[in-house]
Amino acid sequence: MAEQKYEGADLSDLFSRRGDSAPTGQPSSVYGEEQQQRPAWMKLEKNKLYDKYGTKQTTREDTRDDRYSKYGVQDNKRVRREEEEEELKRQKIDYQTFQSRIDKEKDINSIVRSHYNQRTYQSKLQGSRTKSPIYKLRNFNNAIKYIMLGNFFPTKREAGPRTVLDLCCGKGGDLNKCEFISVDQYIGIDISDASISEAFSRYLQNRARFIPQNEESKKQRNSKKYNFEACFATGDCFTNSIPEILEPNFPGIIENMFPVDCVSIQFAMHYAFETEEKVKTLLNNITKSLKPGGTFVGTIPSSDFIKDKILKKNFIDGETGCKFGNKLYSVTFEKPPPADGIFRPPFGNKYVYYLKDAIDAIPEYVVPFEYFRSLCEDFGLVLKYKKNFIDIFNQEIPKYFSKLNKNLVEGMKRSDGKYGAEGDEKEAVGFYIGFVFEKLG
Ligand SMILES: C[S@@+](CC[C@H](N)C(=O)[O-])C[C@H]1O[C@@H](n2cnc3c(N)ncnc32)[C@H](O)[C@@H]1O
Repeated sequence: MAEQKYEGADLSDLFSRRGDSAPTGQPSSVYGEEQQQRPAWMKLEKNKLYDKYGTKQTTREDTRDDRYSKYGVQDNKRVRREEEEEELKRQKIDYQTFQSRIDKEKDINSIVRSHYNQRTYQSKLQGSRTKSPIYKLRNFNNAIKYIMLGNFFPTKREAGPRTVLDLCCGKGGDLNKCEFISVDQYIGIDISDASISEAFSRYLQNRARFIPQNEESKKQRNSKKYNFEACFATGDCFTNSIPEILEPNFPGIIENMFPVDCVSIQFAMHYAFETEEKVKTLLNNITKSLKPGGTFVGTIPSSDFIKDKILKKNFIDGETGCKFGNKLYSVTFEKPPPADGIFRPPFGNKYVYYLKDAIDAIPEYVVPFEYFRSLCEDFGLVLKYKKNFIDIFNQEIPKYFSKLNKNLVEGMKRSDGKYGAEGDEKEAVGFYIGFVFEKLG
């Protein structure tokens, strides 16, 4: 297919296997972008790569073979042996708090990759997770992700498998959640190769022996096992297109498994806000991967929370006014943030985030939510839901109490016997919001 052929043409049909119409709304950026005749994602050069996106309706039968579950299969025995050795080491120690050693002079990708690689190795040697100083906070955050995916994984509207694309999936911490919402197929991508390898071995250890073949047997899913197919790939989803990341390892995957029902990106999108190009590449990946009506579900630090801290001058470094937080977490700007709490331009507003025993002073970038929302509209994604973690928990937990794992619920018990976050933990989780966008179509 000659690329020049489509210059100046209406590209909307080429990019969509269902002929979904392009979003028509004008950009509503608070930063006053120029008027655009076409949605932003159609203007990106990289779109040409998406010509590969399939035109065939995927059916469950199409994807029955196991070729997408192959990542690292050869290494499986070695992974097991390493895990046995690590389990032995783990039994010998009580609990070691995580601290990474990284060269902070490197670019953000190298810092992030190196941090999460080290985190993956060290977490295996840390001892029982219940002894972590952020054990309750982790449970709280996991509960929020169960709620978000539980509420916003689209209900089944057509025959065929239901698929989640988990961008920046880390060590596969959301595999259980995908079983909880009964997905049929899962694709995980992360820039950290150690995390991807860990996610894959976690999947293999818990995979149901016989993955259900039809609707009838799917009703008998074994909830303690993963009854879905999964594949994992290492890649930078803020720089490369999804086909570029997946096709080399899984030829034909784009045609067979895409578009997907849900794209999930948890606790990671703030790394993309280093540059406009990264965010646009990410949004292009998301919108091109989703079915019309599909959902984009994520969790990020709240720009409203940051603004509130700035306006109230709620800093912990006195006159300098660059740092807020408490004993569990902190946010440190390189220079004093804007006094009105509005970051201009909306990209590259760096701060260093610290979370005890988890994130060791890694650079992140402010995600000005209103700007992000208007950008999403340009990419055909409309906002359905946005709430602070504390509000999500308070409003949704009654519905989820009986559905969630007992250890998870017990791991959120407060000193007053109620459930949820308190004290420093409450402020640390209140730093985040959950959001959902729906792909127009
Ligand atoms: C805080 S962890 C979250 C992991 C997982 N989503 C979860 O909720 O448990 C952030 C993850 O983003 C990944 N990440 C950061 N930048 C990335 C990029 N450009 N492409 C893919 N993954 C990236 C990191 O390697 C890390 O695993």
